[in-house]
Amino acid sequence: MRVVAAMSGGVDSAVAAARMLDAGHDVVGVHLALSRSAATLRESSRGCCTIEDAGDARRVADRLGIPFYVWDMAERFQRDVMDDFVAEYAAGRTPNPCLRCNESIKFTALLDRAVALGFDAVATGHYAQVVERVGSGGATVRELHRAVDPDKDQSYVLGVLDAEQLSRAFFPLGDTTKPRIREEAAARGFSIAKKPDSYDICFIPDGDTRGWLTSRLGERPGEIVDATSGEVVGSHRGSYGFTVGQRRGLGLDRSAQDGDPRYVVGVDAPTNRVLIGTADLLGVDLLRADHARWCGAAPVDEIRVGAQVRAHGEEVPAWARVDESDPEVVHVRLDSRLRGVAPGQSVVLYDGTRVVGSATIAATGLAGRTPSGIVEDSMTLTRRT
Ligand SMILES: Nc1ncnc2c1ncn2[C@@H]1O[C@H](COP(=O)(O)OP(=O)(O)OP(=O)(O)O)[C@@H](O)[C@H]1O
Repeated sequence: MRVVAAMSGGVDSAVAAARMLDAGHDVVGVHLALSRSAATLRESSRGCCTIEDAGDARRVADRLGIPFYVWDMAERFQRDVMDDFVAEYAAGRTPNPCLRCNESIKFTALLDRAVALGFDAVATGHYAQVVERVGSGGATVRELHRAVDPDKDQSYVLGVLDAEQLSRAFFPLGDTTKPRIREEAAARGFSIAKKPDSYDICFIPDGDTRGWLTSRLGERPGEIVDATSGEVVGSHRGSYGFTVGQRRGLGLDRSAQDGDPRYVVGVDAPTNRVLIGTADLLGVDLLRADHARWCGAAPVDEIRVGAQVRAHGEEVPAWARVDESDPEVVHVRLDSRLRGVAPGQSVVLYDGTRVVGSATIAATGLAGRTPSGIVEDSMTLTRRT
């Protein structure tokens, strides 16, 4: 097959490209230029996509003897990932930009361009497995499964891929643990074998998400309100800087409290209010999620799944069903309560190790506390006592 190996300049994608070559594919290395910001491009920066990263990717491609190109997707990344990230926080939600990037950049923009140029597939260094199975009609079906290395498993951020995208995706590292990949990189003579893992959000290299959002959205002073009493208990400089479950950074006067820690239990963007409450207000077991994506056909009946709401979060047994009137909406009933679930987070649904699909959480609630079993909206969650 003719395959584009997406090369970030890191260890994982270097080994992924090498393994595709070993498997006999015709491989071309492509590094995506995703940023034009000086802070992100700086060599000393620890985000992805520095000039040094592009150089590292090129050196690996040279060593492998494969052609190498840099494709500029900065404008699309700005629009679909960074602007979306800002808009989501401004609306009081907590997005996962890696999912958006996989959905819009790596497995749409990159894949589409690769296919238009005559390639068959894209290979990345994500830790996940694609399993081929013969379907009921005799056709080959490709399924997305968790990686064997639970510490590195990235199936969560790939949960947005549909069957068509999966049919053109290769994840050659899914059967190996990270320490072994580093050993393999060293054995292959890659200079980047000991390069530190990229972490968190690549376009916020210093990890200061609130500061980064403030530089885009400006300060927007507002009130911190006790969700149970409705009393104003403090102030903030922008509700976009808070997320459900957060404890730090509230700046509350401890002497005015009863000793129980307070958490953010809601962010009400229209009124710019941050709602706080005690830990017992954080547990939820109902999710309503939209933007549903299925790795195959959408389920017809209520299905038994494992639900995961953050990249390295626990998986909770649950029931999931597609909304009767809106196929983009999924209702999830968790067997046990999860704490600190924010609207905007993705819920990825698993059947064993297989990814069934994903959706973006729009609202959360508690079973038995709602009039009709219908999920409460995110703000009533904070007033349910
Ligand atoms: N700028 C980029 N250009 C091309 N491919 C990229 C780029 N950034 C990420 N990728 C691809 O997406 C995969 C997952 O990205 P992620 O940011 O999670 O990197 P990672 O797990 O640290 O991997 P790596 O060690 O390859 O950087 C990478 O392995 C690579 O195939």
